Amino acid sequence: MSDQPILQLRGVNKSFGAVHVLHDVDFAAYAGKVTALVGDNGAGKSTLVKCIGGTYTIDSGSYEFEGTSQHVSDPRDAAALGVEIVYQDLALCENLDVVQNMFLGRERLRGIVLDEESMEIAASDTLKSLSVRTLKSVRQRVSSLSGGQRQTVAIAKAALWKSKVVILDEPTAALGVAQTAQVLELVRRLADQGTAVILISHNMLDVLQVADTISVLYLGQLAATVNRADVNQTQVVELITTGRSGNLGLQPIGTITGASA
Ligand SMILES: Nc1ncnc2c1ncn2[C@@H]1O[C@H](COP(=O)(O)OP(=O)(O)OP(=O)(O)O)[C@@H](O)[C@H]1O
Repeated sequence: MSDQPILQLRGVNKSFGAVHVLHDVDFAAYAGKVTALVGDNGAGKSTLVKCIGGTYTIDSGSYEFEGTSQHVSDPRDAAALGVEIVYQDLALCENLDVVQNMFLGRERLRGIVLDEESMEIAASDTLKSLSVRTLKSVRQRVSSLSGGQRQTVAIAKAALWKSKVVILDEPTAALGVAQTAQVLELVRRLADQGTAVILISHNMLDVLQVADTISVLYLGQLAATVNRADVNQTQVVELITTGRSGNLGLQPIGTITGASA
């Protein structure tokens, strides 16, 4: 695996009118790694992710993908690069089944009819490759699935489409203990397949369990990027709540520490 990030933002600023939300933010994601993006309410996580996903255009700074500078000003630009955001609402259609949801908008045709067989095989293969055992049938309607199963379908959809960077917005927020464990295992397997996973979460246990690297935003600035192995929960919470950690001996806000892949 490469030490070079697949996605690299440097010195990113974003304002809404007079409100300066992101201040010189550096952020990177690596193929095969889970990068957690954490921060208190209003720290700027959603804004940063929307800049990555093309919903917002950065005001200044650089956006590099696979080492090449990009101008991303539309979600289609990000999608063309292979960046997929799985939002909390999951954007699944209740009245369609798992296969139909995974292929929604990108259906396969055989002649002029839908190639149901090939789509079903591809969906099943993707779920198998991610060791998903929680779905009874890929022909189940989404309306009959649990929250964890729905999250699984949304993540598997990103895997099916070979997304290179998958951003997961609070994937376990609405889940119980067992389903949370299953979704975190899925997150890990997605990264193990070579995807760069960005995990937004307020749940420190989830973050510490699954992340390789943790980037902490504090009041729109990057407080630190740390390797999971170098920190404990207290230190991450301190970074989230104060923007610095005395225990880590980190420099003040804006410093990247130990962020090698
Ligand atoms: N469109 C906007 N116009 C003005 N201010 C905005 C806009 N979007 C976000 N902000 C402000 O930017 C700051 C960061 O918001 P953002 O939603 O990115 O934080 P967050 O870390 O995702 O928070 P949360 O964890 O609560 O979702 C907040 O102070 C918010 O009010």
